[in-house]
Amino acid sequence: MTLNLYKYGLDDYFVNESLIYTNLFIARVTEQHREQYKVITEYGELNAVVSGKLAYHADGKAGFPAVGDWVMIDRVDENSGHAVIHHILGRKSRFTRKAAGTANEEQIVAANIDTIFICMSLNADFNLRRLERYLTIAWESMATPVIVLTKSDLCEDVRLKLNEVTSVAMGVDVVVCSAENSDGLDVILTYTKPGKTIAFIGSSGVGKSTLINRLMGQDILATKQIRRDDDKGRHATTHRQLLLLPNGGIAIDTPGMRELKIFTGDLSKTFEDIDELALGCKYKNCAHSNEPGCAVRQAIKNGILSEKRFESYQKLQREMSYDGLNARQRENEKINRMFGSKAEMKQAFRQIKGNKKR
Ligand SMILES: Nc1nc2c(ncn2[C@@H]2O[C@H](COP(=O)(O)OP(=O)(O)OP(=O)(O)O)[C@@H](O)[C@H]2O)c(=O)[nH]1
Ligand SMILES: [Zn+2]
Repeated sequence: MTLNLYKYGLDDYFVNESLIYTNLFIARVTEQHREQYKVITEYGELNAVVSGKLAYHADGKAGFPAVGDWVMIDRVDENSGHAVIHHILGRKSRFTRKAAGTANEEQIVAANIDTIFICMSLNADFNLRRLERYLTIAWESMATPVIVLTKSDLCEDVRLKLNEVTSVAMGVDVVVCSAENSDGLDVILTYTKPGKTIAFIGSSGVGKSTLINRLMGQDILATKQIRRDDDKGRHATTHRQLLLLPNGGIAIDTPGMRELKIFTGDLSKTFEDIDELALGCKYKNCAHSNEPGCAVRQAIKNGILSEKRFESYQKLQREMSYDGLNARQRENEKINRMFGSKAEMKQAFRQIKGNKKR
């Protein structure tokens, strides 16, 4: 009996592209351990490695397969050794980060996701600024973000926390849940649909694997016991995994991230409120520092916009415009920030010289 890959998220978009590659088979990446992959094919799960050619031509880490990717492999027969991955099909969505320890290299956390569950615990992991960072990346991914607040059983003021979250989560659904007492699990299930992929992302120890185990109805993913007062925790998930949920739908677990640096992001959706306020500024190019008639500053003064949120916006903006550029561009960027433009810089230098002469 062959497997129905449509249950694993296959659709006409990928099938069409796969037709270019005759003599190869379509498969989806379900696991990754460094250079070793597991893929699901019509005939079951297989171990796989990437071809030398794919590795050679890969443009950085993002050129390698990630969990959730649809790929073309050379064999589906388990008995003839590792399958070889020759191509990655075009990604419909991707949650990415800046690879740790690199100047600016994209790393794919999960690919071809429909819904991204941004998981944050209601106790030790709770941090609105980090949430804004996750949202900024999620909005750029082409998947729909949903905020999942975990461990409600360990929180005494859920309503207060929920209010804080909704105040920074413009247009994003928020689900409160607990794997301990099953609160909110039914709501999470409403996002799962046959052939649709959900991915769980968030810091280590917030309960991603535990939640997926609950959705699976069995303990498939390893979770670690950690001290109740310290859910920063140790890493329990060591690799990514893609699982078929019993009632349809596909779930991807990702390893907890200690630090999430942005490779690309969309601030306009995450900070829609600030962009809207800025429309009221007197100057179109207002930097909201101390310009007269600044509507953003006024909103902060009036308590409509929190100063912390505005700082977070500026920080992410700087991170994106700096880290996303090479050194040469970065230099120009610095000049632009100081002088507005090169022409202004030259004028400024001329003025300094002139002043010295006097
Ligand atoms: N009280 C309580 N504990 C929970 C809940 N969900 C998870 N935990 C505990 O939190 C710890 C970490 O859970 P995991 O599911 O391993 O967390 P994770 O997000 O998958 O962690 P990484 O794999 O490291 O990214 C475990 O000890 C769980 O038992 C919950 O709803 N309530
Ligand atoms: Zn302004």
